[in-house]
Amino acid sequence: MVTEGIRQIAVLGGGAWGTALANLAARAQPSVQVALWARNASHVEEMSATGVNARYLPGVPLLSNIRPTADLADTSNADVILAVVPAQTLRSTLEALAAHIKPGAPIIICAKGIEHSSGLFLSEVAASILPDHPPAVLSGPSFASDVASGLPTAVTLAALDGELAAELASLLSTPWFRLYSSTDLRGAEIGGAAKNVLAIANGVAAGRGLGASAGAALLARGFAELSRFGIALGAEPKTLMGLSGLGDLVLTCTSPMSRNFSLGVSLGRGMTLEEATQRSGLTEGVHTCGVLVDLANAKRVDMPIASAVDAVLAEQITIDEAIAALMTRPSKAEFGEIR
Ligand SMILES: NC(=O)C1=CN([C@@H]2O[C@H](COP(=O)(O)OP(=O)(O)OC[C@H]3O[C@@H](n4cnc5c(N)ncnc54)[C@H](OP(=O)(O)O)[C@@H]3O)[C@@H](O)[C@H]2O)C=CC1
Ligand SMILES: O=C(CO)COP(=O)(O)O
Repeated sequence: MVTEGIRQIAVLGGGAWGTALANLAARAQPSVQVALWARNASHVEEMSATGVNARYLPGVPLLSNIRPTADLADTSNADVILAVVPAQTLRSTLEALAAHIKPGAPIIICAKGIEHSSGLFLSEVAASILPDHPPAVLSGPSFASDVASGLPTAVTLAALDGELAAELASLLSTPWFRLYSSTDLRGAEIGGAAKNVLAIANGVAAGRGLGASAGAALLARGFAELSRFGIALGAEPKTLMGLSGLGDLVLTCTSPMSRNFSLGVSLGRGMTLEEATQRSGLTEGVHTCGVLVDLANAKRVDMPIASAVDAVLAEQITIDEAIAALMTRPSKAEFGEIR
């Protein structure tokens, strides 16, 4: 039992999701110390002095068994690591962690994306840097502020070793946060990465005033291309239909609380990408879009919606041209192209 008798959990990332998960772990395991690592020392001092992460998760007191720190050496006793930094910064964070991590400690990846410099999935990034630490993925419909407020949801916790996945799921389980275990690591991380790109498209449609019918059609066709991509990359179809796939896609494509959806809304209303990013904050879909489309092209998977988002973000086509192109593609059987 990897998690038996655990004394410390480390959460890497002092943003909204890292803080919500630190509180969740601290509540699920009241006798365990939770180290909440953030890179910025003044931010950590602020959290330690006030007992709240006012920059990213205001109004949510940190539980008393959480210790904010800016020093990765303070995580060296952690039996389990939750990696909750932005996807494109996972590599540098884990490289810095390597000198401190306890032997064998599993790493639960809670970020959502694909590394654009390498085309690697985040579990592959983790395995390449820390090969002796089993990677796991936590993914599903879960806004940080919902989870931090005790609103109920359910997510997937995947690891190649089913026993480890089940242990980690029970470690973080609370009455309002239900974790289902899975051994489909790739499937769980694909949903979280792809849905952010598709949510930008749904946001654009909403911002352009295209109506609820268009939103539902985009969601369904977005799921079709997420599924094609996932299956081509080794995901199990049932995972894609589950919490980390369809579940998170529906949440992110329909809620103005999603940063990716809201970025799309701003773009649809005519803002520039820079203006929209300033308004929405961290939008993982923007950073993953290009590499997602490259991977799809390499596998000959048709992803017209993701490709349209990519072309719009790169200013190769306008939003109206993208909509027209999607609507005038040659007619075909609805499911004919699913492999
Ligand atoms: N928010 C949510 O509801 C959910 C988020 N996620 C995922 O969690 C991940 C983190 O998102 P979230 O917590 O919302 O992000 P936030 O925007 O709330 O916070 C980002 C955090 O990352 C830190 N950071 C930025 N660059 C680096 C770096 N180079 N090294 C280390 N830390 C860095 C920031 O620190 P600084 O202040 O110093 O810049 C900040 O603490 C994303 O992949 C997201 O998709 C998943 C599920 C839900
Ligand atoms: O992943 C999320 C909810 O499950 C959060 O989505 P956003 O990053 O778009 O806000």
